[in-house]
Amino acid sequence: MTTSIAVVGITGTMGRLVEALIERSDDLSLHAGLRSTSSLDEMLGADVVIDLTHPGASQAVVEFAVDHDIPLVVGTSGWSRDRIATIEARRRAAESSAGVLFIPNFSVGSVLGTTLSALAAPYFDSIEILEAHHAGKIDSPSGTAVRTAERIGEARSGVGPVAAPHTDQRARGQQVSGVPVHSMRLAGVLARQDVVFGGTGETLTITHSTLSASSYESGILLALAAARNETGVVVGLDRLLGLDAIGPRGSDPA
Ligand SMILES: NC(=O)C1=CN([C@@H]2O[C@H](COP(=O)(O)OP(=O)(O)OC[C@H]3O[C@@H](n4cnc5c(N)ncnc54)[C@H](OP(=O)(O)O)[C@@H]3O)[C@@H](O)[C@H]2O)C=CC1
Ligand SMILES: O=C(O)C1=N[C@H](C(=O)O)C[C@H](O)C1
Repeated sequence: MTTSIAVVGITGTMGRLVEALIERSDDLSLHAGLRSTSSLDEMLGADVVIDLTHPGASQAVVEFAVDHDIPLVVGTSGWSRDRIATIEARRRAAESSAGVLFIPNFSVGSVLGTTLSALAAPYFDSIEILEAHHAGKIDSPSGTAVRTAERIGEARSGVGPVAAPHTDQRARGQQVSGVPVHSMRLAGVLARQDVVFGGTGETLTITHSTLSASSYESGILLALAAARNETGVVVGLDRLLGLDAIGPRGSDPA
């Protein structure tokens, strides 16, 4: 028996990628493909919903799936820890037990970069994130940068905040969990993140580059397979890969 998937955002770059993955899979089938003009009711009856829309549209999609107890994978960016906490509260109020998987980045290399950054974070007081994405990306900072900064902030809970001088100046970036994040939107780029650690007489840089959207495929398949078996809110592909056991980790809202 196949797992039927409702793809919300099916006309988008990521939605088309998921549709092609479903077509190639013997284990998955397409329940419905939703776009901006679709009724959210089209999600009803799906085994799993995957949301790949826009930060402004994702809230309604997530709330609908939670309220109807449908397992959900959220790939849309813009879901900070605080926003996810509101969904966890809603899920509890609705007594929904379905899995709600927030996956800021489906790429294994990216999530390893974030995990390694959390591992390094307690050892360097100076930390800044530079992220670059294609010029069509409408939100900044990226969801990946927000997640990385949050993991760094958690990892430093025992050693104190990042030392970031002159953050009142706009050119010093946006503060996320005390980490300055600098966003570039450039033609020719897909996605890239550099996490730069400054120490005594040395720097360490953890760089991840997305060269093709195919890097998301294995993570998407893993998340779709896991969604039916998980209960409640899960944040990050690292949890599904077992990487959360590595290094310091704070508490997610679940
Ligand atoms: N987690 C990850 O690894 C990755 C996440 N992303 C994120 O995924 C999201 C989608 O990216 P991308 O595919 O490039 O975006 P696109 O702009 O290409 O596609 C957006 C899609 O969302 C649909 N949409 C917009 N509003 C609504 C709505 N209210 N209800 C239903 N559907 C809606 C659009 O439909 P329509 O055609 O009708 O406008 C379109 O299908 C972004 O937030 C991006 O940051 C991207 C890459 C990797
Ligand atoms: O919009 C994108 O392209 C991407 N968005 C996600 C993000 O905001 O981190 C994931 C990836 O970086 C690509």
